[in-house]
Parts: sequence; structure tokens; C-alpha cells
Amino acid sequence: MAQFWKPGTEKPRLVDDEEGGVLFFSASASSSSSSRFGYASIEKQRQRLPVYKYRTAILYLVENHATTIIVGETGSGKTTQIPQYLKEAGWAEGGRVIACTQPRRLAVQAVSARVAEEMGVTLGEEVGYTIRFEDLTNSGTTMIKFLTDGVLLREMMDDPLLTKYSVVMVDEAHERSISTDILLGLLKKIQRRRPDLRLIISSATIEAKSMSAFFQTSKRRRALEGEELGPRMDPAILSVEGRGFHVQIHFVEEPVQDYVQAAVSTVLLIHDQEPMGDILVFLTGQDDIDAAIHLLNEEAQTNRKHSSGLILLPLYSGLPRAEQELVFSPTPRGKRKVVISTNIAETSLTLEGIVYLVDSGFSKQKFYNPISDIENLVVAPISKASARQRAGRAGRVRPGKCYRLYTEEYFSKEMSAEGIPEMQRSNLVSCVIQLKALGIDNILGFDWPASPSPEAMIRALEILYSLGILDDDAKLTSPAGFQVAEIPLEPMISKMILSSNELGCSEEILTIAAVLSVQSIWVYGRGVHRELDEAKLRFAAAEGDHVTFLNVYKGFLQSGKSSQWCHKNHVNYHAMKKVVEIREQLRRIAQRLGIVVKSCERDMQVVRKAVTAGFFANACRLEAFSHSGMYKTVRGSHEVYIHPSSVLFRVNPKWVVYHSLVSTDRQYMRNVISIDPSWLIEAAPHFYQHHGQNSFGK
Ligand SMILES: Nc1ncnc2c1ncn2[C@@H]1O[C@H](COP(=O)(O)OP(=O)(O)OP(=O)(O)O)[C@@H](O)[C@H]1O
Repeated sequence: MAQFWKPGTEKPRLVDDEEGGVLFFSASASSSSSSRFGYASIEKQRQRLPVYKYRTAILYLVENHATTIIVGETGSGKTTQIPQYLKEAGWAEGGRVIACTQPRRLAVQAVSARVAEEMGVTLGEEVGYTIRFEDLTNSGTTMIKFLTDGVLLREMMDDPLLTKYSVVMVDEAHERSISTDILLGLLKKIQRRRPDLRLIISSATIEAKSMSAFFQTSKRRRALEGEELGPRMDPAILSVEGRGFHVQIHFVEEPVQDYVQAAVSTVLLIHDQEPMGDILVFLTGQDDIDAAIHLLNEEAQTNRKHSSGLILLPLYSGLPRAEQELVFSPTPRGKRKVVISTNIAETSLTLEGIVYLVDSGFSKQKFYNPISDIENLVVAPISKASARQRAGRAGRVRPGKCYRLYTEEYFSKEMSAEGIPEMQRSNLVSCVIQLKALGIDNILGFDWPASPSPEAMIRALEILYSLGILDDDAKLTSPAGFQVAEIPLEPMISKMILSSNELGCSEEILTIAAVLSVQSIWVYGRGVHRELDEAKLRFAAAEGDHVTFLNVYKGFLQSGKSSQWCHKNHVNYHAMKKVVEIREQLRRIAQRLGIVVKSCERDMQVVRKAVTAGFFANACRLEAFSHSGMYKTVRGSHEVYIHPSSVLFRVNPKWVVYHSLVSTDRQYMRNVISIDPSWLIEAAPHFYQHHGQNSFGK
């Protein structure tokens, strides 16, 4: 096992701040920084990385084993160096390509840019990348290609044996996203047919033994498949010792009550007391991030001394590219960047100026209950593996400090070692459709690194059947099933888009699909609830949130996509720009699938019908005698409520469908639209009749 960061001996204490009464860390001033970091040519920097000493060993193992598992500290050089070693050793000769997958798009772009820079080539030529909706590779010249694991799965639809790749490196495999797990299962299958293909599984925080067990093939099978002719089929494990720069770890002495407030206080404390260097803060989502930025801005207005020179940069997946890229730009002299991020920045990224890390200890995670068929996005504690990855964003080009907003005792005794694989806590509708599209019919018998529950599988099959995506033999229907598999969105959204074609409202539905693909188009902040509610009223539509989104989108376009307009209306400018980007991409895909992009003008009934056609499984009915706004889900009879952020909060129409649920003290429906129950039977007769709930008395 790799060595991990040791908690610092120096414990910060929480003390009362005299001026503001907020709680601060009391950490002593940092030791010298960057003594080891001076100017060095890129070649020298590469040779200094811990992985360099293992170059020969890595190449030997890859040559001789079908699968090599590499565990090495964060920042030791796995992602940027190994693909280059492979290329230098000839694995990209003869038109073959070395692939390196990442769970996240941002990491794909950042590491490919870095590798192109190290190799002194133009990004998109010898080194390229592909992410959803964007391909920066050259089929004639690209030798090293970075891509998301989801994109590699999509490539398998056209080329099931991935014939153009000589090596596939599945990086950050500890994340265990659904795509990573499907990919691992399929790569294992491909290996049997392609002894020339090599796999590398890498991470700083992976359980190498269990991964190795997954790739282990029995001796009998090895003999049958003629191992003596090819590489050894038993996986090799290599542990890369050594780390970049020291990161001092600090824990709070007492648990914090409010991690957003504590994160803000810590940023201000670092700014007050520590030498220059940028700060990276991990919170859970756009709402937390907006709240933290709001608090820091308030601080700037009331107490300039505290916060002058801070440049605040949010970072989350819903942010438009241009805004995301600001986090990579150099910090102006005399300033300090504060990047406030979700776990999008947790793995793989090197942000050069980062010296200080603030870890809230939480992230938003999906949890699915196949019995109730309810999937929630909840704020939940992270695992030790995540905490180590977060700390590892510092100490990459100079020494760093990591402030954990949880106690050392909690970390060592209560935090789980690894997260639960996404496969075991998600709705599997998207996963099943992907496997079906890849021709895997026996999904229950598929060789998974961690098996999903059969209940979740059966639920998914049933919903896909009701959506008209699978037929009686559980095969993709033609054309609907194949079309839905082509659209890189949740199948329910894809189905909504297909239905909008028949209903003549695809213009509107593409906008709604784009808005549902970003986290929120509203600006949330502490103390601005009333202003936000008033702003929402300006756009609110009696039909519900989806129609309200159309009003906001129209207003945004009419304003000439103005940021002032957004500011005035509490609309998130970044999110709206992202909506415009995604909508354009969806429009192109829709046209390719033969969908006629057409507006229904003011007929919102067809828009609601199209939403119902995709989301009928999320239908709910208001309890007749409930004054508290209690709904019951039509399938399963679970108690749910309209989220206060919805324009239908307190309006409580009798029948609604929702897009997603969030769970706090209750189960709340987010993005809700009112419907007529007769549309449910129209949209999914099987689904409701099957559940014996076809009596929709109005
Ligand atoms: N954009 C960059 N600017 C400056 N240095 C960089 C950059 N990207 C990488 N590096 C240097 O290369 C080192 C290795 O980075 P790399 O991403 O290969 O490590 P890794 O072992 O894959 O880390 P992780 O497990 O965190 O993904 C970093 O620690 C840093 O010193």
C-alpha cells in the first residue's frame, strides 16, 4: 500500500474572533514554502517526479502482463508521465493509440493540455482529448488520447474491441463511477479477445488487491486461452513510493456546526495569517459555493482589511467552460486566488498556485432505494480516499497545508475507508441502456467489479420497457431505443426530447433539457431568499418550473445575454451561459436524429405532455385531505413534498411530475410541473396498469 499524508503534529484550535465573533482556526504561521521549487526545465521537472524511478519497471510490467495496477501518491506523476513513457517505448507506433480515461471532463482537458505542453506539441495533434460533445484529436496523428470513461464506453458502440488502442489506462479508478465500473467489466471481456491490449488501472487511493482479484483469471481458463502465447493474465501490482511536496494536515479540535461558515472563516484566517499562495476550498454544490461567495463578498464590504486582494472563483460542473478555465490562469501579483469547488477538482487536477486546502468533509452523493424507486442527491460525508485526494491537490509544485473541517478522531475512527461504488447507490436506467446499446444482453450475469442489486436492475428494466426503449425481449427498440441511446443525457430526458418531436414542441423541450442539465439557474445566497422569491415571481408560470425556465431563457435572450440582467433577476449568469452552450449541442444532436426543431409557440399543454412522456415514473398526487402539501408518489405511495425553491411550492396542484428528489428533513421534489393524470396512461399504459394503479380519478 502507498504511504499517505501523516496528520500534522500541530493542531489548530478554534478560538473566538474578537471582531466578528466567528470561529477561526488558530494555526501558526507556515514554514518556508517552495524551497525545492525553483526554475527547472520541463524535462528536469519530469525526472524529479517519484514515478520516474519506476519507468523501467512500469514498461516491463506492461509488456509482460495484460493488466497492471499502479498505486502511487497524489502528484507522483501517474497521469501525466505513464502515457508518455508508453509512447516513448513504442506503444503508439503503427497508428495505435494510448488511451487514458478520467472520471471528469475538466481533468481530461487539464491533463491533456499539460502533457501536450511537456511534449512540446500542439494539443489536438500528437496529444488530444475527447469529452462529451467535444473532440480535439486528429485521427492521423494522435498518439496519446485523454478521454472520460463515459466517452470510451460510447466509442465501444462503434468499435466494440477498441481496436485502435494499444493500451487503455483507467485512471482514478478509486472513484468507481458507474462508467468506470462498466468500463472495467467490458475491458476484462475485451482482453480475452485481444491479447495484444494492455490495461493499466491507476489511482492514489485504490484497494489494489481487490482490483487485482477482479482481473484474475483462473489457471484453467488461462491454459485454455493460450496464455503462453500472450502476456501473463494475472495482474501485476506496482506501488510507486514517494511523494511530491509535504502537505501539513490540520484538523479542527471540535466538530463545526456550519461547514460553509467554517470554510469562509478559515479562508479569512489563512488570508490574514499565512504567506501568499492560493486557496482551494471543497464544498458540496453550487448552492454552498454561492453562499460562501456571498459571505466572503459581504466580508469584503464590511471589513476590507480582512479580504482585500482575494479573487473568488467558483468551480462546479454547471459552470461554463470559460469560467471554469479561470481557475488555471496565473494569479496576479499581490493577489490571492480562492477557488471554491465541488469535488469536480478532487482528482487529477494540478492548480499551480494552490498552497492551502480547505476540506469541508462533505460532498453531494446519489443514493437510490430500489424498493421505493427513489433516488436522492444528498449531502453526505466523504470517505478517507476522497479526503486524501482533496489534500493531494496541494503539495504538487510546492509544500502545502490542508485544513480539514472535521476532527482527527472522526477521520481516523468514523470516516469510511472508501466510498460506496456509484453502481450500488444509483438508479441504473442509464447503465442498462448503455449495456444494451453495447449488445450486452445478460445484464444480471455481467461480470461487475461490484454487483448492483438485482432489485435496482429489475426496476431499471421495467422503466426502460415502459419508456418504450426496450421491447418484450429486453432488446433496444427501433428506432426509439437506439435514438435514446445516442443522446448523451439521462434516458428520461432523451425520451422527453423524442416525444417533443411528435408533439411539435422540440424548441421548448430542448431548452428545458438544457436547464435540467445544469445544477440551478437561480442565485442562492444566505439572506437573499426574499429577493430571490420576488425575482422568481417575475417569471413564474402557473404550469410549473419547466415553463418558468422557458420564461427565464426568453428573458435572458431578450436582454442580449446580459450579466446585469441576470444580476437584477437573481438568475445565475454562468448557469445561463452553460444552458445556451448545452442547448446548442442538443439541437445539433436532435437534428442528426431527424428531429424537426419546431416551436409550439404558446401551447404549454404539449410541453407538459412531453415532460410527462419522459418523467411519468415520477408522478405524484396531492393527498386529498392534506393541508401540509403532502403528495404520494403514484408508484409506491411514498410521501413527498414540493421543494420550497419550486414555483409550485404552496400552489400544490393535484397532479405533478418531478425531475429529481432531494432529501433533508423530508423528501422534496425539485423541478415540478403540473399534469393531467390521463396523460400518464397515454404515456405509459404498461407502467401504470402493471402497478394496478390505473384509476386516476380526477
Ligand atoms: N499544469 C501543471 N502545471 C505545473 N505542474 C504540473 C501540472 N500538471 C502536473 N504538474 C506536475 O506534475 C506532477 C504530476 O502530476 P500528475 O497529474 O501526473 O500526478 P498523479 O500521480 O496522476 O496525481 P493524482 O493522483 O493526483 O492524479 C504534479 O504533482 C506537478 O508537480
